[in-house]
Amino acid sequence: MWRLARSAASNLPRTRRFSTSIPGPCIVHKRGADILHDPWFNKDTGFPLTERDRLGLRGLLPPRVISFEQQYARFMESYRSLEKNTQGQDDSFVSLAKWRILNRLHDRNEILYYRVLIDNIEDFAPIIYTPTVGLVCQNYSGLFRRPRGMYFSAKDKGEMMSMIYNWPGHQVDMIVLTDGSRILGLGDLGVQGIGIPIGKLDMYVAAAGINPQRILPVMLDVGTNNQKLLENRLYLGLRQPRLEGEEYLSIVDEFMEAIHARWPKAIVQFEDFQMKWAFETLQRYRKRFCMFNDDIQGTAGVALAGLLGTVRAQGRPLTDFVNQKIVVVGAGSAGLGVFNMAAQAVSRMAAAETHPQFFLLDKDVWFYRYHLLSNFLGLITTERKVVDPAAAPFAKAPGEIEGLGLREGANLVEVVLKAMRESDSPKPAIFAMSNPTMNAECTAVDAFNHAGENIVFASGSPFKNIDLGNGKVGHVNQANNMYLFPGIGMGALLSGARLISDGMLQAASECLASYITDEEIQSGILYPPTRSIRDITAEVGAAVVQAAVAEELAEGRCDVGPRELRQMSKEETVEYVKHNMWYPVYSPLVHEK
Ligand SMILES: NC(=O)c1ccc[n+]([C@@H]2O[C@H](COP(=O)([O-])OP(=O)(O)OC[C@H]3O[C@@H](n4cnc5c(N)ncnc54)[C@H](O)[C@@H]3O)[C@@H](O)[C@H]2O)c1
Ligand SMILES: O=C(O)C[C@H](O)C(=O)O
Ligand SMILES: [Mg+2]
Repeated sequence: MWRLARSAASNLPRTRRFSTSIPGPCIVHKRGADILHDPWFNKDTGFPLTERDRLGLRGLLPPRVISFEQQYARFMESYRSLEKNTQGQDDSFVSLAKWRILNRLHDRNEILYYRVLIDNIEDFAPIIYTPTVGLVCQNYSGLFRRPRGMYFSAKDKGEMMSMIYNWPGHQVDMIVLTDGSRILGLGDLGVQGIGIPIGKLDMYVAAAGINPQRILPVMLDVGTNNQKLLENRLYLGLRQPRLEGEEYLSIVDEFMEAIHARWPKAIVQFEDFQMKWAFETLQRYRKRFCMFNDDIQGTAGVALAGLLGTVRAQGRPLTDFVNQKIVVVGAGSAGLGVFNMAAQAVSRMAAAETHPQFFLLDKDVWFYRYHLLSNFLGLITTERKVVDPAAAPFAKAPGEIEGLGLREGANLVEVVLKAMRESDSPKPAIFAMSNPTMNAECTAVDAFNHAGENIVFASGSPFKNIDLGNGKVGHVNQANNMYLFPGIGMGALLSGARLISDGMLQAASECLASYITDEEIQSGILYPPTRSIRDITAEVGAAVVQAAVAEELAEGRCDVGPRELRQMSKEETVEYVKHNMWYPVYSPLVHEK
């Protein structure tokens, strides 16, 4: 069996990371300057002389051939000198300058771009992904130089089935889709939200080794309710209010059908949709297509892994999770996703009558689907007149909270203090998960200063570790869904799953939770460092494959069918995932008409 799986893997594009053998050839249907202008094939000054002859490139480049390693070093030198020369300048200015230099490389030479990204993921993830990607989206219309990905707008209704064939790539494995309505914590950014699918897919390439020729970032432009953008003469999206109701859904339906018609096995990740559509589309499509909502499901898995890590950090058995009091601030996609997954974990661990001790707060509550009816502050109880159905299961009955001295609308400080009154927790946890940095609920320094040295702390955007004095370090974890979505997508892809089930998502979360050693947990570490993101993604991907197999959802991929997948041990599955990770190396180009 294993031989079968290995040979199947070797039929796929070259993926081995540390392979020392010569990379296989890559067929190119272009010649001359067209190759230099195609970032996928372009090697800049790296084309060997024989290749220059074969491809009609002689004379189109300076004569000296520069090796890949030299090109790499040259790029890193420019990047480091940019860092040096901008020291002390405004953070946003510096971050955008760094994003620009990386983006220019992305537009010119993809192999070199992805190699520097993979090798320097700790430095570059905050630039191409959160938090800088938020700034990029805010300024996108001004920053726009070249298109990337596809744009489907409300004006394309009825055309999508043919438009999808305008995409030049023959095969697409991974699609990240947004409608730009809730970009990080920055609100409705309309068409400018395209930066998010681009950043997420860069993380797919870096972490999961998805082949960048097979990714597709998509913006569904149904208008924007952001008045500033509508009035901005540079704004590149539709200048109209957002479509609502059935009109909106018909656009998303048409897009999903078009995708499915051309690439039936592509995985679709919904990203940064406002809550009403995040839940509605998830329910609508999750049984029909292989899709998931990252903000609801990916986030929940990462948060649950962190919460389970916290229980371990407290020196308690995992089953003590059912006794933990959890307060979520913000009854949105992320917060409700976390509670739903945490509630599932409680019901797996505890007796049927155990009631999770969850407290949900929000500053305002939407009437299901359309209108904001009124402003509420604080704790949500069953006394509240208007509660979104997705939040309703977590509304506290007055009887449950009387003993704690709480009431409808109690504010965060009251809830936290009262919930902690009877607690003997040696290590309370604070997860400030909102993005980007300026939207974080609190900074790491504030958390350690106000809540004490013993806390476990995590944030959605990266913060530096805190010097607590006396040689002690307050560890800052990055609780970001980047630790799961690449593995969920990769696992779904390699298993050829028909859909993405709760069981597959649970397996992903448990895998992440168990990745950290007891020693790390004791020093406040809940998540692996970003630099090991490929390793953790291979583990998560394998866990997802195995869960899909166990639930008989796996249909296999290429010549590795469900039978072969079923026969693989856990280690073999991890190895199989690793074998399928694309790794950037220059391949010899062979011209074919
Ligand atoms: N770290 C991660 O991996 C991760 C994942 C998903 C979302 N997020 C971040 O979490 C935040 C929320 O995402 P979401 O998808 O739930 O958004 P959402 O718009 O669906 O929900 C946000 C909710 O928070 C409420 N809210 C806002 N400010 C509040 C306040 N001061 N007090 C109480 N409630 C408040 C809003 O009324 C809304 O109901 C965003 O900043 C997003 O970027 C982080
Ligand atoms: O994009 C991120 O960094 C995480 C998350 O998906 C978010 O919406 O904030
Ligand atoms: Mg998101």
